[in-house]
Amino acid sequence: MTETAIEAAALGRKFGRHRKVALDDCSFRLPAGRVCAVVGPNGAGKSTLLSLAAGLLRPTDGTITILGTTPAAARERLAYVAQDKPLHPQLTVADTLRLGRELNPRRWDARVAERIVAEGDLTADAKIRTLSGGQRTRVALALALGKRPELLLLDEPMADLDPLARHQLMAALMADAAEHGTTVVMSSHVVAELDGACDHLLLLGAGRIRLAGPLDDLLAAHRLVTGRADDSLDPHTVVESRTTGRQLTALVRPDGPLGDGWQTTAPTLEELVLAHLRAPEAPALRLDSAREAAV
Ligand SMILES: Nc1ncnc2c1ncn2[C@@H]1O[C@H](COP(=O)(O)OP(=O)(O)OP(=O)(O)O)[C@@H](O)[C@H]1O
Repeated sequence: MTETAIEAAALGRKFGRHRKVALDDCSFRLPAGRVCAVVGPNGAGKSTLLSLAAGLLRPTDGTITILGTTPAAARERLAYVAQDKPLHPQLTVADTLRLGRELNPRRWDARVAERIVAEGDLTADAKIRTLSGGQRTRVALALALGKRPELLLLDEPMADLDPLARHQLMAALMADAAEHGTTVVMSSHVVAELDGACDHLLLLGAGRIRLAGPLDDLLAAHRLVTGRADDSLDPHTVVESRTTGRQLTALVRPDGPLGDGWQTTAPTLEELVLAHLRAPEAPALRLDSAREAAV
């Protein structure tokens, strides 16, 4: 198995006659076997990045290497579930899984595909067009996992699932990925559902990387601090700060010990992400290479 699942070097994608920039100068490395969350505001470039990784789009700048090769050459070894979950509406659930097996004769894992469908109480002879959005998601995930991919790319996979189905499918996905060492890259707006599931983070904003690296390292590089509004936070990097009366609360990247006047706690994933979303101008931080590198 390849050590690096995705390597992007100065990756960029522009669209249309006006060369609208969707992704710009993105460099990061995702080691194999990780579960990576891709987060960022609407239009940040998350779907564009996943489509480039899946080989459905070509870069207009830079390169993206998947499982040590090009996305096209890695196609058999990856599975991609797009935001709109395209499936054949006229096929039944059973036909859809049969097609999955025929298209992936060497790798198809019928057991996992059938289990995911069965857990959703879906009848095998139901036509795809009669299924709800959430039921279709389940079939799309069954198809993707049945392919037994080394890299699973999921674009907002849980968006139309009810909370119970979301919880159950997420657990099934994580258990399967852990059992097989699958690399999972999953975009989502629901940061709470990523907590505990992901061990790597990619935060995009306006087409650029804002945070990239192992989640524990990114969390450890930040502190939530509270103190007096007139105390200085120099020389630390302040990602975001808010003042209520005389009290200041801030997310900082400490540069050495914080002074005695500051109460500090470790941020949660949600606090880390929200602070960066509220402060789009905060400097980026990449901790995904051997050496720490600011981007
Ligand atoms: N086919 C396209 N043609 C033109 N512009 C596009 C195309 N696809 C994406 N874009 C633009 O690229 C930018 C990034 O879009 P993308 O869909 O990757 O964002 P996203 O982070 O997935 O957003 P969301 O959270 O809303 O799904 C947006 O400004 C979008 O308008």
